[in-house]
Amino acid sequence: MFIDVVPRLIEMDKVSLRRNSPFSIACLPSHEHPYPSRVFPLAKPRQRPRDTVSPLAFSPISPPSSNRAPESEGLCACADGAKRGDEGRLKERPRDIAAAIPRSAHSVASHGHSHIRSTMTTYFSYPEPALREELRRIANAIVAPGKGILAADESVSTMGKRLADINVENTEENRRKYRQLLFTADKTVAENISGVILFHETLYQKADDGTPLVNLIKERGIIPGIKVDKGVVPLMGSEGESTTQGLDDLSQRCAQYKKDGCDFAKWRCVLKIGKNTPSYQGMLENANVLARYASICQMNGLVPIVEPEVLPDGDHDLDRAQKVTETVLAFVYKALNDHHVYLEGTLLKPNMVTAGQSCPKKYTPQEVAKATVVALSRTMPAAVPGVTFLSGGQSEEEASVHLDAINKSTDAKKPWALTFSYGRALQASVLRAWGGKDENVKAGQEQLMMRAKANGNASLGKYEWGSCKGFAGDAGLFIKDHAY
Ligand SMILES: O=P(O)(O)OC[C@H]1O[C@](O)(COP(=O)(O)O)[C@@H](O)[C@@H]1O
Repeated sequence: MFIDVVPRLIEMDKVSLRRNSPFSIACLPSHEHPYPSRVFPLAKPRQRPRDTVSPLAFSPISPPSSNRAPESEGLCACADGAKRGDEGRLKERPRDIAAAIPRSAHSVASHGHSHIRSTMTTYFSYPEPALREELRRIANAIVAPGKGILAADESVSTMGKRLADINVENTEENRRKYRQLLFTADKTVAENISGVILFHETLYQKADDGTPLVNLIKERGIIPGIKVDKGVVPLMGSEGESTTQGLDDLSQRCAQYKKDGCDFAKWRCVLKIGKNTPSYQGMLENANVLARYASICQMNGLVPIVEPEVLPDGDHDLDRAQKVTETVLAFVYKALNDHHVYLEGTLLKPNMVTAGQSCPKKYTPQEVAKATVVALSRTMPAAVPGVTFLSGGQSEEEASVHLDAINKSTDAKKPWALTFSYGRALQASVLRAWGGKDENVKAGQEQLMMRAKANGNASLGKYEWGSCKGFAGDAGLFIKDHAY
């Protein structure tokens, strides 16, 4: 019924649609219908340049009290002269609604929240209690104190780059041997590693003795997860921006992965900081695809790790990195809400807020920590159990020190666990110590154990900086334009 009303309302009262009018119509994309889906009064009228519109500019006045929108809660307008009891009449007579919309900010303030009230117009529900409980349990187990994730989900081409660095050929057998090294490390590795993200190929590989690699992970009490995105593709009309593909058969793949032992999934989106980026198109599209992915995972019993990575390429300073991260996360949480994603059964895998790689100004770990926790506190709901940071080209030591500083920071409220989901910053020394040689497997595993311990301590704010000296030393692991 509401959907019918809005187009007529638009025709009748175009004036009220201006962004600086007391009421704005948030044109949020919907697969179901082509019309704006909600009307939100703005708290105060404000002027916003078109290209900087943020989802936070639209403030719903009151959330639905239950997870069903009762019939009577379509669009109700109580304006000067109209009372709440007139809702039914107004719903049937859209012209009255247009007439009832106050034009001045003054009348918005004087009537508080009862003027125009809009709620979701469609039925929605969260997963059943048993599924919710399962998702919540998995997510919390992954971010248990002192633990984090080993991101061993490098795609074939990314793994090729890692192996090339140590002069090892990128064959299926070499990839299998390397992953076998990781998953046969001493069982005490589970004191600091709660989950491992796998690439599809690895999930179905076996160790030398025929044991599926995924069983080695489970035997250690570690939770297997799986990368489910299928890589990035360009966005037409953008300045080199991308979205991530893989939604088409995602539900079937998730169902199969769950049967085959995985309890969580990961999907990475990539955003770039440039003069005109990330754009509205880039942020909206990537947030939406992450939300679709997350809802499909939850339907199939997998905890979605939501990864909107803001790349470190560029010469931007820390302030700009912080603002961009905040805006990107605001889009992401808006989209997750729109898709009814059960936040308690999700994890976020963001970038830490660092200045661009070529920024001339250097920042202390405390400054990086402050920018990161403030950005998160402004955008990330407390319902999310934890943050599992990506390392994003930081050296192993930098990634540990920054995580430690983040956990020590008192610059903002931190109601979530803050831990690691590192690829390069957990494996650089392992790869170098191994060098593709069977006789070095133990040396590689020792490097993994050391770095996992360092990061486990950092996730508790107890890492002694400089105390973990790995094979890779302090070498930066930055890869320009690390899309795929
Ligand atoms: O390009 P790929 O192969 O998908 O890998 C991207 C990598 O980025 C990550 O999301 C984060 O990795 P880093 O910690 O190295 O930045 C990993 O999980 C993943 O292996």
